[in-house]
Amino acid sequence: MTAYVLILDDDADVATAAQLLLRRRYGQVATLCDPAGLPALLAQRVPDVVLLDLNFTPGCIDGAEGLALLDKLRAQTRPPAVIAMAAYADVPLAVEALKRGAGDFITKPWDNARLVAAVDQALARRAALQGGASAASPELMGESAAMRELKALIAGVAPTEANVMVLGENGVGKELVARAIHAQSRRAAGTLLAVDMGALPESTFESELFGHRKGSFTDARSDRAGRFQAARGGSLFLDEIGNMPLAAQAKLLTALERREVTPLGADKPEAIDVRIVSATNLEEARLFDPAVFRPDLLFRLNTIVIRVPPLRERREDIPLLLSHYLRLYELQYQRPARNVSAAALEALVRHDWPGNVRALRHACERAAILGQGAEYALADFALGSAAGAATGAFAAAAAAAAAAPLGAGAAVAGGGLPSDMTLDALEREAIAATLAQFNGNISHAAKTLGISRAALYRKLGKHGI
Ligand SMILES: Nc1ncnc2c1ncn2[C@@H]1O[C@H](COP(=O)(O)OP(=O)(O)OP(=O)(O)O)[C@@H](O)[C@H]1O
Repeated sequence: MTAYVLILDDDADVATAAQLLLRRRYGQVATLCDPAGLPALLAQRVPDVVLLDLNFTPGCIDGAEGLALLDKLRAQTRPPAVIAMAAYADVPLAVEALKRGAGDFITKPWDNARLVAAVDQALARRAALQGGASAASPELMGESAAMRELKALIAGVAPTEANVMVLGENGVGKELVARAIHAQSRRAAGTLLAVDMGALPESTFESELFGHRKGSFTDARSDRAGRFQAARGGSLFLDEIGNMPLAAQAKLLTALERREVTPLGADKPEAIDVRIVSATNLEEARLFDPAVFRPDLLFRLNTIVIRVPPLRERREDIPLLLSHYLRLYELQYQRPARNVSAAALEALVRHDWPGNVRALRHACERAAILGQGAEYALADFALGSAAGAATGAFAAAAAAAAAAPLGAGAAVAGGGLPSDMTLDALEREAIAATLAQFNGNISHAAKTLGISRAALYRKLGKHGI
């Protein structure tokens, strides 16, 4: 789901922690530590959701400053959903914030699952109030016959309680399909919690999914709800299900068969009330191989199978996606709005997009930053080899640095790399190039980079890739 989230908190560490957590999920997450910058930010674009610290001045706990900011946000023509945050669990202040129009209230330090659930719910409520998807999140764009068929299938399946398995290549939009199913289901008022099953370490699998009781293992300092409990009344999106080890598959199967889970250290099971939508990019021949995936678990998960076609099988959608994502990044990077030249458009439509919509989105980001002409040219999109993608991304980083307000211009060193490129930027480029090399395949990219899948996902979140 793409959405524009703003974190308004005077503590830069807190703001960054929330940004890292939320960026991978929602795409555009800004932070603002000084409320004086709020009017300028709102003048540019009003966020979909604002996480608002109620106590700005250190030592101040009456929340007056935060409540005044809340009023300001609520006065916008299309006000954002506001989730109030306070470092002290202060019930009267929470009540006051809710009375003044905040949609929810969170105490710091927050529980990650609870924070994500609160943002999801705020977005769902806002979309419902606006009579559809939020402006920043057009959800599953495309008018090709294949996309119309897909949307009709989603509309038919969503209101049922059937478990759905979404199949498709990397970056085709499987998560968007899962979100559309949830949004159109009877559970829409509840949470959709996404869990990357491939990135869950085996050692914490049960604790993450089923929860734990305080003291059940060394680091269990308090009771913690698992994802199954956190998504109660809503849907659980089990992503990358094809990458689960067989032992974990057995545990998941038991939970689904019994419709209950037992938190680690608990003596009684808890009933589960979630609808399961799962996804994998595994080819069907591999998915049906019992050595890879348990047939009994497959049977539980794939009551309905939805196949999302790759972009090369619905080329008619490419112009629409290009124009949507170019506009989005022109806005984000404050670049002029431009059209794609006729020759470039023809080549982009002919391109096979092995990384599907995600790759197209990245290419648009690069073009929006790099494009210097009156129209976008094919070269701006830096399609082609991994090396080409890396060169393009380096150039994009250099151009972004040059365009940044404080950028003194990124000088390019003799070796072709910008001389002022930080280690952080180099890491981002290495990851982007490796992902491009493997068409977005996380497992292969992680292996080549010599890190775990979980670590790669953390780095993707950190770099906003
Ligand atoms: N039909 C679409 N309309 C608009 N954006 C889309 C569409 N399909 C995918 N995207 C965008 O492409 C990116 C990848 O989509 P998504 O994460 O849903 O793909 P995925 O199939 O789940 O990928 P992976 O298998 O790699 O996890 C996201 O930024 C998403 O917003």
